[in-house]
Amino acid sequence: QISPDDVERLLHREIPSVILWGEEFNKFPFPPREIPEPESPLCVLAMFEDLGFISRWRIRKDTLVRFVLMVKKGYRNPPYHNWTHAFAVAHFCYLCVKNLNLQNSLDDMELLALFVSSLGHDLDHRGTNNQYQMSSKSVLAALYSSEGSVMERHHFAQTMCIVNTEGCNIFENLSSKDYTTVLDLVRDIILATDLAHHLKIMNSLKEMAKVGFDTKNERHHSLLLCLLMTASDLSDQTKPWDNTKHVAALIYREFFSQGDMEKSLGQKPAEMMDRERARIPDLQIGFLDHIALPVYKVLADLFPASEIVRDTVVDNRRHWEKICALIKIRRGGSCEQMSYDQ
Ligand SMILES: Cc1nc2ccc(C(=O)NCC(C)C)cc2n2c(-c3cc(OC(C)(C)C)ccc3Cl)nnc12
Ligand SMILES: [Mg+2]
Ligand SMILES: [Zn+2]
Repeated sequence: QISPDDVERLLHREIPSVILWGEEFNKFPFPPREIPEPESPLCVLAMFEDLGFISRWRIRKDTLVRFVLMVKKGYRNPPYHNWTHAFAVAHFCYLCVKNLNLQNSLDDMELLALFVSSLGHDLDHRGTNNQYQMSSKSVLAALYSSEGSVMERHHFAQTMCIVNTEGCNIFENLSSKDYTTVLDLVRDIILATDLAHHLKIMNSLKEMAKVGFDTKNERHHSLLLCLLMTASDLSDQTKPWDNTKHVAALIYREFFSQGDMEKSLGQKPAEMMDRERARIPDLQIGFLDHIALPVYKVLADLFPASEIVRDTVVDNRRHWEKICALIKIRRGGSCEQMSYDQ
C-alpha cells in the first residue's frame, strides 16, 4: 500500500544525523510532536542509525525504508492513537537508550525489540479501547477476546503482518534463533501496553526498584522492558505543559467520541468517556496520580538520570491543580465551560 516513489524519495536521501532536528533532539524535554509529519519517516531512519541498529543487525536500507513507510501507513487517524503518537513514543524510547545507558542493563536484541515495538505498538488503532471492542462485539473482540488484551493482540498481529510483507522484513539478516527471540520480545512488549497488564505488574516494578535492577535476572529484563514501553507510551506527560494540554484535548476528543458511540448503542459510557459528565482536570490528576507518576517514580529510582522526567510530570500535575482551583473560584461565580489556557 506504499507508493514506490515514496520509497524512492526516501531511499535516495542520505540518512541525516539526528542533529538535523537540533542539539536538544536527544534530550528528555524535546517535544517530538513539533517535528513536521512529512519529516517523521526520515527522522525514524536517523534514530535507527544513531542507535547503531542498522549496522549491528545488518538492516538493508531499502527494507528499513519500506518497513517505516508501511508502519506509518498502518495507523489510522483518530485524534490521539495515530502515527504522531507512535512516532512520539518511539522518540522517547530513543531518549531512554541515549540518556539512560540502557546498553548496560539490557541486551542489544532487547533494545532493538523495544524500539521496533514502540513504532508498531498501536497499529490500526480505531480510537476505541478494549472494553468497547467487547461491548460493540467488534471483529477484533471475536478474534481475540478469549485471550484478553484485544487491541494489543491486534497491534502485534499488524506489526507481524508488516514484518512478513515482501521487502519489509527488517529482521531478515538475523539468525533463525535471533529471529524467533526478537519476535517473542516484540510480542511481550506490545502486549505489555495493555493497561490491565501494566496494573498487574505495578507491584513487581516497585519491588524491582526497591531491590535494584539485576542484569542477571531475566524477570528483571522483562519487567524493565515493560516499564520502558509504558513510560514511552505515556511520554506526552513528560514534556512541557503545552504538549500535555494539547494531548489532553486529543485524548478526550477520542474518549468522548467513544462515549457518543456507546450512548448510540444504548450503553452508559464511563464518566471519562462521557462529554456530559467528564471533568477533565480532575480526571487528568487522577490519571497522573494512579497511572503516570508511579511509572516515572519507578523509572527515576532505577535511573537517576530520568529524575527530570518525573519532575516534569509533577509540574504538569501542578498545572492541572491550578486549573481546578480556578474552576472552583469561577464556579463561585458562574460555571461556564472553561478553556484551559493556563
Ligand atoms: C493523557 C492520558 N490520559 C488518560 C486518562 C485515562 C486513561 C485510562 O485508560 N483510564 C482507564 C482507567 C480504568 C484507569 C488513559 C489515559 N492515557 C493514556 C493511556 C495509557 C494506557 O496504558 C498504559 C500505556 C499501559 C499506561 C492505555 C491507553 C491510554 Cl489512552 N495515555 N495518555 C493518557
Ligand atoms: Mg495501546
Ligand atoms: Zn500508545
